[in-house]
Amino acid sequence: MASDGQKVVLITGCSSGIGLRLAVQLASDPLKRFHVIATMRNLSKKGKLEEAAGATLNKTLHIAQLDVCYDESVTQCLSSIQAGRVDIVVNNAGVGKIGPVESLSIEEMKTIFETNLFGVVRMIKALLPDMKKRQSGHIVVMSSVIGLQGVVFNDVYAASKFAIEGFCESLAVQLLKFNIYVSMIEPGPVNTEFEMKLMEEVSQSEFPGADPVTVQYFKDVYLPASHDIFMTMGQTPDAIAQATMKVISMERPVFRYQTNVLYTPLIAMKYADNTGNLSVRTFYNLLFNHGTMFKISLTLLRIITCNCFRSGEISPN
Ligand SMILES: NC(=O)C1=CN([C@@H]2O[C@H](COP(=O)(O)OP(=O)(O)OC[C@H]3O[C@@H](n4cnc5c(N)ncnc54)[C@H](OP(=O)(O)O)[C@@H]3O)[C@@H](O)[C@H]2O)C=CC1
Ligand SMILES: CC1=C(/C=C/C(C)=C/C=C/C(C)=C/C=O)C(C)(C)CCC1
Repeated sequence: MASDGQKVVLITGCSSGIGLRLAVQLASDPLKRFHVIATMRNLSKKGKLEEAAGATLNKTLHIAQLDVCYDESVTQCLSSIQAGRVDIVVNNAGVGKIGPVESLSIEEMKTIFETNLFGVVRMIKALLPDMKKRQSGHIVVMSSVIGLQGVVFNDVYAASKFAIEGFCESLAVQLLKFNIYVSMIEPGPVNTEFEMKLMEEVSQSEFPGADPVTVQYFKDVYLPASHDIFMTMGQTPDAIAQATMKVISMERPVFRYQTNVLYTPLIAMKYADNTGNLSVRTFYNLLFNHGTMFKISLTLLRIITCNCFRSGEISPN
């Protein structure tokens, strides 16, 4: 039960990664500002969170089951919350997908949207009536830089994050009238199980339907370059949790927040040249002329975009 003055925070996808770290960070707040409901779809995975929660477990951190793909799971979870009051929801649950589009079925693509778009929409629809009644609330979405700028071989994942960005960009306007804030957290690469799950998936695939040249670009060009990006630019899940906590604590929370300043130039290009050619050709060169050029061109990019797009992001890591 939340003690008075405490904010009730419901987070989805807390069995690992960013969700787990955010739940622990909020529950460990020295000012005890938050009553955290850390949810996950498979309670048999709660061990890692229980361990990380330490003394906050069943004090300021409570674990509950919630699968964002099922209405009854959402209803069940919310009905167990006192007066159904959630002050802040962090829609963190999400799944990735990489690979040649020719070898991905429409069904597979729909499952990505089911979690990354409709899972978030389901949570918002369930919580909005009460937030509007109370004229107060904060809807946080763990989006991604890939929700702002596509990345080669991340086609469907990008589409699902673009979708939730468009949904929230539209919704935010009317919600302001009800004193409800919407915030899109947009990390670049983060070192969690996310990348490992993607690698495991593609290691078992023969890429049916994709031509050998495309498969070669994916396996021999993209995968090594992507791993390099995770290694050189990847942030820790704690850094993302810290950035999210910063946004949650704002008097007037921002609508967008990129967590990794190193990634800013890659997004800024889209606004620096509205034909889109700068973005496409730069990514093309970074990918296919990978290697020494890569590091130089990232530095050059920051100069080209003259940091004029930078707002106060925190430093990487
Ligand atoms: N890692 C990265 O590079 C980046 C990640 N993101 C986003 O951050 C969020 C968290 O990802 P991250 O922590 O990195 O990766 P993880 O794979 O570690 O965490 C994803 C979490 O989402 C949960 N989840 C998946 N589907 C559902 C569902 N239907 N209902 C409830 N929970 C579900 C997973 O649960 P389970 O254990 O049961 O699978 C897991 O707890 C995602 O939205 C991702 O898109 C954004 C930018 C970068
Ligand atoms: C920047 C960059 C690349 C990869 C970017 C990646 C892999 C970003 C991953 C972001 C994630 C994982 C977001 C999750 O939501 C390439 C194409 C290798 C080369 C061109 C420059």
